[in-house]
Amino acid sequence: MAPHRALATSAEVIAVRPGSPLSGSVSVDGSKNAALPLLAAAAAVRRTVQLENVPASADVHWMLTLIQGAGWHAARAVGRPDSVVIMPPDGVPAEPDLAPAARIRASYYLVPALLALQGNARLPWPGGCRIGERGMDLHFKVYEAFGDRVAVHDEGYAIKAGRPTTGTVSHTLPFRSRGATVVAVLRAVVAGRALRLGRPNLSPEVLAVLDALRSAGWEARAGEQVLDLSPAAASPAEAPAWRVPGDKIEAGTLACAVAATGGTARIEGVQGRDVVPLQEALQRLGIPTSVREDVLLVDGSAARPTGRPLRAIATLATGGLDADFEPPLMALALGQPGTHLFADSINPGRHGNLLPQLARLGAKIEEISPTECRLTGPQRLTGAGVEATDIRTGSALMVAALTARGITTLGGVDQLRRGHADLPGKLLHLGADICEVAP
Ligand SMILES: CC(=O)N[C@H]1[C@@H](OP(=O)(O)OP(=O)(O)OC[C@H]2O[C@@H](n3ccc(=O)[nH]c3=O)[C@H](O)[C@@H]2O)O[C@H](CO)[C@@H](O)[C@@H]1O
Ligand SMILES: C=C(OP(=O)(O)O)C(=O)O
Repeated sequence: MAPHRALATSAEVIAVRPGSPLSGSVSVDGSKNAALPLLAAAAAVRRTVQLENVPASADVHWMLTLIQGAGWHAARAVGRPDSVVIMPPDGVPAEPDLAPAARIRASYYLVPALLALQGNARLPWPGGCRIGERGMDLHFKVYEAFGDRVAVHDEGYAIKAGRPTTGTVSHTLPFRSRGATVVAVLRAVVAGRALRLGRPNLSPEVLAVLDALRSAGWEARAGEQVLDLSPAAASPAEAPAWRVPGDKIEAGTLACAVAATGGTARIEGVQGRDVVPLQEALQRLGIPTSVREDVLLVDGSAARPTGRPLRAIATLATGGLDADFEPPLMALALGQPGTHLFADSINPGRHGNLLPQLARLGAKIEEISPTECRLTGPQRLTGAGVEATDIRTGSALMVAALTARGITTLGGVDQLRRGHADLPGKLLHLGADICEVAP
């Protein structure tokens, strides 16, 4: 497949015009939200680990910068920018630079590796998308279950490792937090202890970490009620090599874009099981999709709008709709007959970011509450100036802009790049009319 054209990497504002239906083939990059915990897991296993399919998104860049600032060696292979090697530190760095932790939400994944390296972790509060209050209280309970001490202050938090001890750590999460599940697993890894975690998050991103740890000598059984992890009798001699799964959210966003334009495309590089909830939503709207091996086929040209209501409710439940699928689905649903309901109580500020921007394009969306809304389609959108204030607001606005009459200018493209190396370039490759707007 020909490489897709890229917009200038510095483009801050892009212009999008509606055009022909999107068509062709495109490959997704590795998932940012899977790469981040896998990089932290590589640091936690304290061996040289090779990771493939690592996306060149800004958040991944900051995670690598953080890992290096903390003392690990990280190198991208020459001529293979998606291949990264993480090597253990030579010793405890005299002055670790942990400031980049404030730039990304997922910096909290590095805490277990830091505890193993230096006995404590003092980090600024995590950053990431500004999509409402996002706590870490479940993480702190996990550390306490391991005997660690937790202190919080205005600027950040500090964890001090408890005395090393043995035996299984049993802990149950009050809800299925992905972040708390991963830190529980990595805390057990660095402690060399078995873990029995109740009510785990079993999203594909967590399962990717468990798969990776199995290849590094851990036994993991992930059940709906309990996740069991234990060190294997012997760990494999060869260096682990892990592959970041293809980005299900990038695939879902591209699928929504293709469907919104009535196009037909092959979206390659994503595991079919990871996009099932997205496929179910498209099917409900009457848009045919299918999965063959690692290819998602979307046939918007054969769509038979059903008029049935879509209920896109973000959930942490196993097999449910990942919150990050919801914004591009909302953009797609604006063009589909029926009255559709959307809810994201996991990221309570996301609708507050997205809805006003969609309104600038003329969308009429009824806010039922700060996290729930309803819209009736099809609606005719009109191009306007809009701003991406978080990653998925940016991608949803791109989908909406592809069907809006006239020109839409999208600012805040750096937000998009936090989660995707080049989403506009992929849409360009499928024939979208997108160009950079000179500053
Ligand atoms: C880097 C990354 O992978 N981010 C994803 C991760 O976010 P995030 O890391 O926020 O996901 P979690 O599943 O851990 O948290 C979900 C919700 O629970 C809250 N919570 C979590 C832990 C805690 O100790 N206390 C607490 O209140 C969070 O603030 C959030 O509102 O999952 C979200 C839901 O699928 C996605 O939208 C994000 O893209
Ligand atoms: C919310 C997201 O990321 P983060 O949790 O890193 O802010 C996202 O990927 O859309």
